Amino acid sequence: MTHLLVAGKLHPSGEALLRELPARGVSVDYVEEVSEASYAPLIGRADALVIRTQPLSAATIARAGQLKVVSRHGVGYDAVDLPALDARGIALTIVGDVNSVSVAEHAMMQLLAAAKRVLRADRAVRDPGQWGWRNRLEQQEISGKRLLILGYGRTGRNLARMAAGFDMQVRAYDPYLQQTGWPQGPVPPVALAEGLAWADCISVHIPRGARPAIGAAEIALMKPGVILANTARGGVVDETALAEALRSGQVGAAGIDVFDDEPPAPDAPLAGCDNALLSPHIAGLTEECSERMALASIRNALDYLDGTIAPGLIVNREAPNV
Ligand SMILES: O=C(O)[C@H](O)COP(=O)(O)O
Repeated sequence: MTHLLVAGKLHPSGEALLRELPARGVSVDYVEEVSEASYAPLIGRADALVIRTQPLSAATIARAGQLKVVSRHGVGYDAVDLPALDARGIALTIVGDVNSVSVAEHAMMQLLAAAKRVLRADRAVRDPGQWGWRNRLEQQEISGKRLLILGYGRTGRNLARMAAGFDMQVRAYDPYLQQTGWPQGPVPPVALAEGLAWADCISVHIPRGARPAIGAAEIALMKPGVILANTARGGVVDETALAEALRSGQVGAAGIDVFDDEPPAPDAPLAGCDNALLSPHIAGLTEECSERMALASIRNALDYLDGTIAPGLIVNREAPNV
């Protein structure tokens, strides 16, 4: 019998699918808590692992005697020790294009909320004596404003489509596409430094790298008062530099859904910035997207074992058993 380990709570439709699996010859361990400690003791008997945002470290991989595939419930995999998986020939899959609309909607919301100073406006009603803030909010229209999209993949393109509905002027920076061929359409490519200096609003859609793509030097190139949105990954934007820029006004307002450490410590740099709208890595966790991610991640694990998975969903194609 094939054994599937699911690490992290899934949408009820995913849980219903798990209940059907034993009849199909697949036994299941299901751990709802999102932590490495909760699933690591069970990994020894798993052929396949479905995992949410918690780490998968080399130490845990070393305990996985018969693991053949790790299926990410999502598209980012910076918390997974990919070299350790590669060394063991274990495949890593991602869900593909099931979350780009939800994430782009969240980014659009962050841009609007920042421009409209929604956080401050809410407090102006709730806190006694603050009503007068309605004349001091410094809110802006986003119509006609310039939006720079960093990373022009599926999410970035969905955001461009949504921003066009607000008559925003949109440019994008994507070093990979700028080398391999820019997609046809109304959004022109722009060099990073030029785009940073041009934009009124910036939204980030690139994976986490070894160092922050947006640090103090990049923030210094931006227009004073710029709006910044990050739904991509913590570590893409340097949190300390961003917090400083939010305090000085170099960044006017921000929407941040992802953090260096999740959950961030109570004294993390952005916690004290009341011009930043913070959310707990929820851009992809709409009802619709949660359902799609749960079903896709289970399906990918089983399709990989059956040899029927689409190659585009496998991250480490050079793994020997892929
Ligand atoms: O909670 C989750 O599992 C995440 O939302 C997955 O999405 P991501 O890895 O694409 O951010």
